[in-house]
Amino acid sequence: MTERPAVQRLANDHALAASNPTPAVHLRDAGLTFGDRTLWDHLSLDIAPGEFVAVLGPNGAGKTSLLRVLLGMQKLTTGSVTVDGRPVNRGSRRIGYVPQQRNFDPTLPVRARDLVSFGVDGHRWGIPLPSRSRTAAVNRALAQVGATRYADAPVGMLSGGEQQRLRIAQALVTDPSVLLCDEPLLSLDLAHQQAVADLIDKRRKEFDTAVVFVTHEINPILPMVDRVLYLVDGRFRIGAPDEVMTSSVLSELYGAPIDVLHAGDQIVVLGTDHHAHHGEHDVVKAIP
Ligand SMILES: Nc1ncnc2c1ncn2[C@@H]1O[C@H](COP(=O)(O)OP(=O)(O)OP(=O)(O)O)[C@@H](O)[C@H]1O
Repeated sequence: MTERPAVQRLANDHALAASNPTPAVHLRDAGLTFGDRTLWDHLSLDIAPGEFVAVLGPNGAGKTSLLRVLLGMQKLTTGSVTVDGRPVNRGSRRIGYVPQQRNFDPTLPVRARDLVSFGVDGHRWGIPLPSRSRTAAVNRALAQVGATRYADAPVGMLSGGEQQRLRIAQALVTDPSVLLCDEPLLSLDLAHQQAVADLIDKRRKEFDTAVVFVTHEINPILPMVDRVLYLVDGRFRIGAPDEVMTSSVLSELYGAPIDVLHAGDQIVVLGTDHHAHHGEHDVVKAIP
């Protein structure tokens, strides 16, 4: 087969982009206020299919609230939001959600495959899938996260990393176009953090699933992040990691001096505990 000339390739790529203009997530002039506290406003953001967006910021900045808006669980105060070009609605199959990690009770009488199966229709409206399709979807999701081996084990007996794979399988079982992750690496060791992050990255590359990933720790996902949305006290910045994770941008956002160091392939953010938020000490490593 002959190689297409570059000009033709470019033209085709543009035609392809034009034929699929719908962003996976579209926020326009969005604002969220509770009482007299505005978490964020005038937030406009289009997330493309397959794009990986990390959402960072101190405790209480409104990261989880943003996910709740995308899940249809929280109404915007101002502005608009669509997912896949349609208004968000609670329980949509187009959205997969990996909640903050908590370990399951060791005595919970639920097998791994049952947990994944809850994601098929769980709280969702509509006609339930026939059982053969359900089993196939569950098996597919278990295989995608490499959890087939312990599919019939009680979830409470599995390790934190294994449980987290199952939460991802549960989120993927409806084949969503957007995957929302709320600190999915919390309390995992480095090897498991890497494995879970790689799984999510593989999914978005193979299926063009957009990823919105709330985290306090950017380093484990740095190689896969396309853009960062950094929220601080009603202010925000959106851009590539090397545009946002700089001393000047973070100092401006926090309204206080923040030093951002690049050490090898890691980002280290230094600030006071008050401003830096997640560390126990004055010097905080890798703030989000
Ligand atoms: N329904 C609500 N009514 C009133 N206040 C709320 C509501 N939901 C969230 N908040 C407040 O909004 C703020 C942001 O909460 P959110 O959970 O979005 O923060 P976050 O950035 O995810 O924080 P963390 O990093 O600690 O998880 C918090 O102060 C929270 O108490």
